[in-house]
Amino acid sequence: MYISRLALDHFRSWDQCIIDIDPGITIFYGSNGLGKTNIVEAIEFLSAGITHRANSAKPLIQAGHTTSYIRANIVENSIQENNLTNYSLTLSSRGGHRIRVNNGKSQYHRDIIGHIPSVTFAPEDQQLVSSDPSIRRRFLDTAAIALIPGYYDLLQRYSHIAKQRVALLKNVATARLSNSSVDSMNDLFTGLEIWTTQLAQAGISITRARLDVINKISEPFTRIYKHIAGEHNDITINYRPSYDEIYRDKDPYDEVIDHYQRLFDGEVAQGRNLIGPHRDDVEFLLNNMNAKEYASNGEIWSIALALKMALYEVISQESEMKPILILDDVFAQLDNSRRSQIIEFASSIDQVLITVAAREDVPQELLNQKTHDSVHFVDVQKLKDFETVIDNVPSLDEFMSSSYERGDVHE
Ligand SMILES: Nc1ncnc2c1ncn2[C@@H]1O[C@H](COP(=O)(O)OP(=O)(O)OP(=O)(O)O)[C@@H](O)[C@H]1O
Repeated sequence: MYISRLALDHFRSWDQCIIDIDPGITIFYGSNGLGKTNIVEAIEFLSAGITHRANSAKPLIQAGHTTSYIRANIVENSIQENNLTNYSLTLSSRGGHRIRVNNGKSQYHRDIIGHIPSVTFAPEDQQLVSSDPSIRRRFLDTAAIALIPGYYDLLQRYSHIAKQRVALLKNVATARLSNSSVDSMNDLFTGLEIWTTQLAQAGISITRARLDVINKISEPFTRIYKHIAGEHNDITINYRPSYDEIYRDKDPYDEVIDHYQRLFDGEVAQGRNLIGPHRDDVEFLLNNMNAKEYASNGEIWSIALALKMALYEVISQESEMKPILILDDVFAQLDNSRRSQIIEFASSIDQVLITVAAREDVPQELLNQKTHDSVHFVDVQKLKDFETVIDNVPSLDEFMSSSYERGDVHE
């Protein structure tokens, strides 16, 4: 699968960006802050509804605008002819992003999430092992969005319920301080009971989906890690859910509700949901030691690479499509051996999109490899220069059919 054309309007730093992309390897190069990551991030968002830098569309919409557009032509099978699909996504600062596929009826973005799989390697991956659990939860969510139908929607629902419940917990705290009447306290408790029920139900579904993801990834992850770091290295990935009731044999719902009841006073005092998938974590045991505390910098990178490669493998198997691989500014951070591993990995993929600050940063090994017919370079400064001469946003028909000549940005 590959993306053959991408058009952005008011996306991050881009007023407008239109670019044709070939299958194989495409390298976007240009100085810092030019908007290279923004281009690949648009593809990531179209694919998953979240990116490695943003959990929502808000920061993606160009400052000063309320709407942003991502349009893409996707070739699902490069062997079949006429299998171009056009996706036209409208991001709104108010949420509820809408998408049209082949100019069809408007649907929610969440309805097509998973149709255009992608996997991203980014400098932030270095933090996967050692940093805050939120980074590991983001990995779990990205993986679950790609692998579990309906997960994106579930996540949005959980986040909405969690916010409503927090608001009620705060209301209870205020009511207690002001000695509110028994009736109004009872009303608050009834409301809270409803939100707690919903939070537990959505939370258990998320926990189960994440457990499923870990089970799918575990074997390829261990195997790929050994390939990268050597057979003598034993690694396991363990899910550490906030609802550990999930590991008992019976339905965890009643026990989760009991758990909320035990925590109730603490939740009111702190104005927070103290348990739920927003508190989950993932642990890596490297030769039986917690990698977070013991792994070296190189080992941390190997874990991150193995994790993403394992995810790539599982998505490819389950979707029967090869996801687009995005390598965002990673070469400078990797040592020679890990750089070679990633280049070897990229060699079998339909489309690889790479960002680098300078052409010289591209490893010679990548340019020499013979698996892809050619390596294409895109000068992002030239794309930026053309931005100022585009005065008409193309219609969808034009976008689908014509060939936009934006000058010599490809080499
Ligand atoms: N919503 C937004 N509206 C306008 N500009 C934005 C928005 N979000 C990010 N930017 C701008 O985009 C630029 C960063 O773009 P990007 O991260 O793509 O750069 P890059 O070319 O990948 O740079 P580097 O090589 O440093 O990683 C910054 O100048 C930032 O201010």
